[in-house]
Amino acid sequence: MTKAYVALENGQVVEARSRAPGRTRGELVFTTAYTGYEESLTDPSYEEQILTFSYPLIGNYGVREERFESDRVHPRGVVARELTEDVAEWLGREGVPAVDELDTRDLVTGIREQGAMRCGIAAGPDATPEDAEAELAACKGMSEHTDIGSQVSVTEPVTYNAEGDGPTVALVDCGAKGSIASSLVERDAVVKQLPYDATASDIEAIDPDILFISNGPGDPENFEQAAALVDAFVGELPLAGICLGQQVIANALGGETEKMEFGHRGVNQPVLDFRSEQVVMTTQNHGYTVSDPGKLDVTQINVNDDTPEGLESEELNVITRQYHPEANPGPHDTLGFFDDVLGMVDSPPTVER
Ligand SMILES: NC(=O)CC[C@H](N)C(=O)O
Repeated sequence: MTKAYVALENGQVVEARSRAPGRTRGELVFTTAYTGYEESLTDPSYEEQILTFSYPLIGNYGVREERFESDRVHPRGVVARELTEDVAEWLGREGVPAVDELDTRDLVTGIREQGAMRCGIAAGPDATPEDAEAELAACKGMSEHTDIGSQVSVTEPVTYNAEGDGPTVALVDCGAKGSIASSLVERDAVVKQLPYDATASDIEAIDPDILFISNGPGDPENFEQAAALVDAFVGELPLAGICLGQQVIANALGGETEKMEFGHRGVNQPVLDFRSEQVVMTTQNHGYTVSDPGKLDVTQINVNDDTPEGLESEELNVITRQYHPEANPGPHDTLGFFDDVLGMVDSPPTVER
């Protein structure tokens, strides 16, 4: 067995088996999702993180590109109780270090008690605990990745469904999952995906009907360019956002965000909608949350910890979600969000409780 070592910010160094060799570092987080590993591993919001799967066996239905959410693996490293050969080979080809045969229950309990922590990994024939510790020592906190948008965004505008009959959506790509554009295209929208640092004149040049801020990695406060777009267009264009998009929009409209203890990552996070009084199951992947919604109304909350899951404003024509309505992975309960977003072109959302 080829050894691997995982060094944690709390001083622990855990021995494991190397399944894809290399040295790596990042913020150690966990997901409770039991399916959807291809979608999660290609979700750009995991950039600069090390993803631990709490479900014990990962990879039992292979690896298929049609399920990818982007063109590469984004976590810097992968940890599981057991990875199948398929997944281990894929991560090896992608150059993403992966380890298994360690007690992931213990790791996850540690993260739940002590919070998401910085971590260093060394895997492969020559790996030593000191190598893992050296990686840990060089690991930055998430908020210190101040230009993380440049690592995950398109660099040139891309148009999907140019001939569509629906509204034109300017999708600001802060690290967008592919399913966001495809969910809009399925509803016949024209989607113009723009770099994370697009300017107000870039938006004016495409004359969109809706401004949409995508999901993305890291601290929302580091996405100043997207916040400036919200500031420039609020009241002029309907605004929509998913995950980091919700956080950026709230920050720009007088609100605040803060880092959570260990975040929400999984495919069964319960969300209560105040209007329907119903609870839906949602897919989530975030480590920050909106602590003050500013000018927006909270229309949905997480049943586990009451954090805001949906923000809206009838007056400003804004609708955002903290979870991932596009699913992939996870339940399809909330796909109607995309109908609501496109409907904003004709009338603002109704937010009274
Ligand atoms: N999926 C996302 O967009 C994540 C948003 C942000 N990076 C967070 O961790 O909270």
